[in-house]
Amino acid sequence: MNWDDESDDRIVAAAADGEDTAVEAALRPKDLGEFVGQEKVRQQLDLVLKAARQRGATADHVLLSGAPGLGKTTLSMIIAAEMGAPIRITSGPAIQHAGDLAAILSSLQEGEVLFLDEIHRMSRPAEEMLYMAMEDFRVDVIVGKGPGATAIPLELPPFTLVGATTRAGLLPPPLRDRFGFTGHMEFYAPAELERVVHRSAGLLDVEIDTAGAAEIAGRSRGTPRIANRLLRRVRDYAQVKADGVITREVAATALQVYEVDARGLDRLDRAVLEALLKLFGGGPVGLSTLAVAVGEERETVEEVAEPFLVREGLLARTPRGRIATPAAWAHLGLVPPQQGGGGTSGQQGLFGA
Ligand SMILES: Nc1ncnc2c1ncn2[C@@H]1O[C@H](COP(=O)(O)OP(=O)(O)OP(=O)(O)O)[C@@H](O)[C@H]1O
Repeated sequence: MNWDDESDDRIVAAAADGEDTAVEAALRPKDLGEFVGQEKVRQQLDLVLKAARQRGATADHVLLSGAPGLGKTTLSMIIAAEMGAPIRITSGPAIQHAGDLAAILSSLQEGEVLFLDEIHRMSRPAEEMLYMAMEDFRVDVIVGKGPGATAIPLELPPFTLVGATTRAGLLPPPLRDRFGFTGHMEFYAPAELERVVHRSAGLLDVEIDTAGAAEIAGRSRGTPRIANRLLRRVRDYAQVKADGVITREVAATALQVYEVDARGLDRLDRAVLEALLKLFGGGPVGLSTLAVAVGEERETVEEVAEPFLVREGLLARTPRGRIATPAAWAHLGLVPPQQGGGGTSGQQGLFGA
């Protein structure tokens, strides 16, 4: 299986796949009240937007940073809705020339929200044009080439730029400084994801009990997009194999079918952990050796599997190589060699609690 494009294959991928895109529109919270969690960002944004509304002004530019699937697009739509403004959605990779950006900026209406996803992936010239547009609501359109080229200034209506990035650290400081408000989106707590699951189940018209929602939430890697995707797969299972109602047992059995374990690890994550524990006694082992052992590319192990394993405190990256933590041994039901001698005994169900 090719894991390189995360979104293609993994049920626990944080990036959107084709089916997500279609369903997500229906599941998006429409206002700040419906938006679950992210209390700090929500409160701060609420103030920014209320104040702008009271002044009858366009809201300040907003930068949202955080991992994929945490609700940056959703929040940008909510900002537009709260301001009663239309929204235009585009992304950094789609703006490769300054002219692309000039065309978008010059067609904005007054007060419009421009959502620029993956803003860190814009081209340099476009980025420089954006500086002036954000600060002075003006761009210089260059006409002609070489010594005869002239800059024609173009006034823009006031607008709100909402930039989204997974890598705030990659933004050049002049761009970062031009945002009036920066909100950092955190991974969601299980109780918050439970609320997301309940809300989505209601919208999808699926019956689910509290324990069923908790089971899905616990396997969703802190990410609402994954919670919604797992819910849809569990709904399929409940419909085909059970009476349509999602209970803890139905959710756990369904997700076992999809190889998502109690902590949200999938087959690749577990293969990496198992190799680290069973073949290398918990490490330290070099990344390349570990990748060969699981039959994957180095980059796949490093970029696709490891970030979540590190975040979960199951694996650590050290200068001497990768090492497993005591929690990794416990999660796979294995005994560390120093304590138990065998290292691979006592394996229990990987899908257990
Ligand atoms: N706080 C939330 N409450 C309820 N649902 C949410 C919340 N955040 C996100 N979702 C749901 O998760 C899905 C993904 O959210 P969204 O597209 O906004 O994420 P994103 O951060 O923009 O992802 P990407 O960076 O990949 O574009 C949507 O279906 C949305 O409804």
